[in-house]
Amino acid sequence: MRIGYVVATATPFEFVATLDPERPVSLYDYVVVDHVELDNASGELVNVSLLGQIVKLYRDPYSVKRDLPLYTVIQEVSSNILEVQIAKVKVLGYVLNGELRQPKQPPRIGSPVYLAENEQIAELFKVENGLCVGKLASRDVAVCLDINGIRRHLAVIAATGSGKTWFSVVLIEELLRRGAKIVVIDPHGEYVAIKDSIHRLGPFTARVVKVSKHHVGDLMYKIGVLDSDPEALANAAGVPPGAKKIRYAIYLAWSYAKKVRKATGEKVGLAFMKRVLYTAMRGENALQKLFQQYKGINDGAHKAEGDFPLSDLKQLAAKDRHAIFSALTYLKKLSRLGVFSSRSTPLSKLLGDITIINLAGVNEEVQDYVVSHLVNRLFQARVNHVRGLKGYQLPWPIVLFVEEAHRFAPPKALRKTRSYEALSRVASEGRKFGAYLVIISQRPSKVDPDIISQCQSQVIMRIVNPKDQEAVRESSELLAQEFLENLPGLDVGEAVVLGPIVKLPVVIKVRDRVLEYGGSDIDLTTAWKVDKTADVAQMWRRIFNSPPPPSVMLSASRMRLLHKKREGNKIVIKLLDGDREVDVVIEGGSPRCSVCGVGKPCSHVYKALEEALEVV
Ligand SMILES: Nc1ncnc2c1ncn2[C@@H]1O[C@H](COP(=O)(O)OP(=O)(O)OP(=O)(O)O)[C@@H](O)[C@H]1O
Repeated sequence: MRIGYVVATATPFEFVATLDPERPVSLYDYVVVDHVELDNASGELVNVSLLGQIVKLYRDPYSVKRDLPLYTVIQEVSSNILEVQIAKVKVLGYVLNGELRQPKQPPRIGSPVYLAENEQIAELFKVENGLCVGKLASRDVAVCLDINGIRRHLAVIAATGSGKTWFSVVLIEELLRRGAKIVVIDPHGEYVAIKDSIHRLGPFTARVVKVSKHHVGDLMYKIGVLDSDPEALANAAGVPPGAKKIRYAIYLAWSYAKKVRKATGEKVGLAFMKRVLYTAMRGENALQKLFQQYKGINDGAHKAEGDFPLSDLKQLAAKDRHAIFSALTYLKKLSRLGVFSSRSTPLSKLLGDITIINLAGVNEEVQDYVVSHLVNRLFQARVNHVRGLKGYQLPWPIVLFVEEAHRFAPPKALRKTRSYEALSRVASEGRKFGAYLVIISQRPSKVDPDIISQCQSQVIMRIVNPKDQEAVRESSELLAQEFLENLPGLDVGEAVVLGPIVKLPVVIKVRDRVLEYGGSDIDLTTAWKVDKTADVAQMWRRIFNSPPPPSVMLSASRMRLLHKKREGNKIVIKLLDGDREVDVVIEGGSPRCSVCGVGKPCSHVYKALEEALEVV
């Protein structure tokens, strides 16, 4: 369909078109222009369709340039006013023999401009085995990303609430379907709900690893205290940087524990370090007794490196029991966290198809510590595999999603973190060893520019903060000014995608997701609905003689009612559990579930009881 004409061209890469003012078109929509190019292979002129994208769109009153007419004048002539609709079009290229080529000639002035057919656009974005994350924002044409583009890392950037996590979950779904192995660094436990919904996607294993005893997880992440350095331990415990004596006491206890482990092979950890400090508190004699127990080590140490740490500990105990007492308090705090142990959790135990590291419940220092420890181990395991080195080998490439990346990789000048070092190593060398980053942040200006610019592909959603826009502009050479200007105008769930994961920069609408995540917007009508839990629990008890298990209630909360009705003394309820329809019939106080059977205490029955309350 013809919508306008080319009226000005400056280069082969863009032109200005005047469009039919009666016909509304959308920003980012695709157009074609008939064009003639020289085919270098055959040396002949060929007729091609030049594809372009509308990147700027505005309307003007005809021939009234800067001196805009007064309101009253416009009011009089408004129905007769001549209006022009102008579009700036970025030329994307033309497809010849299945290849996208760039024109060497600008299109001719006066050439008709047509709206591109969906098939022409689909041809442009065709990717074999792509990651189908959405559609074009302007058309019903699927957009799939090139899986190999992930090898150059990816940044997902957007203002809060614009759909970053939603997009990341969709990307996780697509990657899992292609067999990828994924680790998610999750500071708020938002991705934990993926585990309960993973069955909707297929037979994948999801593991949730927690760092706080009080939070959700299948197992705890443990760090061997003696595998890390004492300064870092003190930081994780929250010892102030200037508290030199306390840090020294921790250092002495750590050094002694390390010697004992080396010499005896005993599993010593935080408990042993605490024992050393307790003993020091009790005085020199007590310390002497402890040292006697490990006499061999002391002798060896004496010969090799003076009587450290024996005499140093003794001296500290004599002069500054207060520092030892404080060090002990900090170590107790560390043991309460439960993260530190005599041995680090083996990677083989941690990893599933997707592993979610739930960092909720611990302070930023501990989060930083855990992330750097884990990322370094994952990276080393890939290096071991690729180089055939000793140590644990990770046989498959991994994709590491880092939510709230500004916490872990802030600009060096702003704040120093341990995880920065680990992440920047993956950013610069991960490509060679099959460790790829997906950096997610709402504050790109607060993420180290070196790390962001290593992410050659970017998914940029709505951004309003000018500083963040500037950071995005600096980190992306590919982001055209027009896209940058339009970022605040993107709707929730829309994104500009650029870099090696797409053939051309494109604006997409992210598709619906299958997996659940926490932290999405709360539906207030549901949240503030009258709570029926107590009534349902009572009915459940009456039927099954026990209270409803929390896991059943949780699964039920994710189901949707399709339909419910009363038929005589029966209540018939149809539910949607993921993509499966389930019928539950409640008759004479006894439930029958089409999936789980008769009288089974399943989550479908729980949901049906909830719904039945309103039918009764
Ligand atoms: N593609 C989409 N389709 C439909 N709704 C969406 C889409 N993306 C986001 N939303 C809506 O926007 C809300 C916020 O999205 P999301 O949780 O991904 O935000 P976010 O950018 O991760 O925010 P935060 O930085 O606060 O974590 C979602 O709860 C959902 O209602």
